[in-house]
Amino acid sequence: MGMSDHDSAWTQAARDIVRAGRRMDQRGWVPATAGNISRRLPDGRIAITRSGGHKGFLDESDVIEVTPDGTPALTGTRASAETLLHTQLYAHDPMIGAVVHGHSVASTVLSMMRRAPFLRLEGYEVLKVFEGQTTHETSVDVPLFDNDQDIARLAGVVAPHLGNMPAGYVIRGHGVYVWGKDMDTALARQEGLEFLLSCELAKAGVNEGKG
Ligand SMILES: CSC[C@@H](O)[C@@H](O)C(=O)COP(=O)(O)O
Ligand SMILES: [Zn+2]
Repeated sequence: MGMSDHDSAWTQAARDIVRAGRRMDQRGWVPATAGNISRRLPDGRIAITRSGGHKGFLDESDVIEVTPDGTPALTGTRASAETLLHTQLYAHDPMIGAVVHGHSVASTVLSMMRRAPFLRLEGYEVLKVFEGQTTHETSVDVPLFDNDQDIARLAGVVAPHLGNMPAGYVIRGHGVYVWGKDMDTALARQEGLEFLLSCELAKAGVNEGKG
């Protein structure tokens, strides 16, 4: 018997996740066991990294299935501790096919320096990587949510902003969440956001230097 559509869709999703983990590790965005990565399959199943592994050294067995409400499909498997932050995005928007989460230095430090609920990104050419942005003469507000070990409670804080976060969001002192219709889109948007956070951090350093 040849490989069924079911299996080949799963294999493709798992490969996307392994590849994304390597890329995020190369960029220094997933230190130790930080970060988590998921894909939604065309049939609605969700593939996500198991909890606690190093995301730069994943293989396909580190990718497990969860149902749309975030419950592992197989007992005995432990999905990412932050699974609910992925499933709430999939539930909100049927076009979302991939979600990535990393802990970069820029997102961690910058979010701890800013007390405002949003970080305004303005005047950057790279803003065009985000949906609906066609010119640099625009501004994008990235929500900064306080970190919370209670992920269900954090998901509740994120919920009112769903549909209004073109560049993703940042959890203070923790990291970023970014998504897209497929893995390449999610990774490109993550790269755009991380670049802009690094720019903002560099600007903050320059201002500090001025005394
Ligand atoms: C280095 S601890 C990081 C975790 O607490 C969490 O924030 C994280 O991103 C990874 O958790 P995981 O359960 O592996 O998906
Ligand atoms: Zn995290």
